[in-house]
Amino acid sequence: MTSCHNYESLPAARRVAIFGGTHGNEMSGVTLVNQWIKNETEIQRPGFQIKPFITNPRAVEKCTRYIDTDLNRAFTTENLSAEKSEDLPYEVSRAQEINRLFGPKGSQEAYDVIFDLHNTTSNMGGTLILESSKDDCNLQMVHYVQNALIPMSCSVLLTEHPTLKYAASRSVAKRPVGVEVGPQPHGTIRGDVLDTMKKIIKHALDFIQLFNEGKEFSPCTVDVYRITESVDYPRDKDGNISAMIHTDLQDRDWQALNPGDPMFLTFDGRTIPYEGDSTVYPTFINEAAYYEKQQAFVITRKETLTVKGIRVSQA
Ligand SMILES: CC(=O)N[C@@H](CC(=O)O)C(=O)O
Ligand SMILES: [Zn+2]
Repeated sequence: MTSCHNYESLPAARRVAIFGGTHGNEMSGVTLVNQWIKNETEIQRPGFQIKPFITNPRAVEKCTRYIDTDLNRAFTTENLSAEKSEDLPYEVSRAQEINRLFGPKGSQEAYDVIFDLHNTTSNMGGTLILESSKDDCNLQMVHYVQNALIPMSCSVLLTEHPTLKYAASRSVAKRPVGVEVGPQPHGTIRGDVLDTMKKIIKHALDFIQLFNEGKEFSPCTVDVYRITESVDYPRDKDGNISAMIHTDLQDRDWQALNPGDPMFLTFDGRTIPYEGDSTVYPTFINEAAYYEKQQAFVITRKETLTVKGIRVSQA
């Protein structure tokens, strides 16, 4: 990897995977990946390999998020190095298998890029989830995809955070990319949501192809929403939820929440306002799968990242 001014030369992406069914009830991703497994022509591109793959087939079969434990939290060093045994949770042994096929995580042999397709019940629209603010190649890709999708918008959620980052399935790749599209109730398919997901993948693959073929991408900036906090529902003394998302906040993913704005409405009719000291941007508002994670929404802050120009290294 060489740097010259504000350009970087990076190796071509030769192995790319598209994961679906990391959560077995998120049906747009499951449906698209199953289609692409049957007929790869739509996702084929010259010069590199693209592998569509169902990551949690048992959960897909049951149309449930997971069997024993959340696969998208299972790719920890501890799990990946756990001794094989009958007693391992299904998703832990599956994570080991996925790590063998597409990793090993953190190694030179790992896949270059993994797209992991997810759906959310939240009104997030098309969203790309990145783990690193330093990955110029992923950020250039995001920039390209955002432009290609205009007039549709596509937000970038940055999960780079000391405690809130999680060990996702896609993290076995050198460049992990989460694709999150909503609103779609789990266990259902919405045509508009599936279509947005398909467009994001098409443009992202176009980007990789152009990059591999030598197109230069000039320095740019990308607006991202960085996760800073996870907010739980208000609870009573027994630990039960005692309020719901306020109707003024419901469906307002990515919109400014200011100090004093309504946040929750208790079941006895009291409004609980946001009491932070600055404007924040909530997302994953009222995501169904997050009730068990004690998360009503996540708080993000808007940042503008400067991104270096990139070109493929000729080596
Ligand atoms: C609703 C949902 O499953 N969201 C994903 C987000 C991600 O892939 O980073 C998750 O919690 O794993
Ligand atoms: Zn998911």
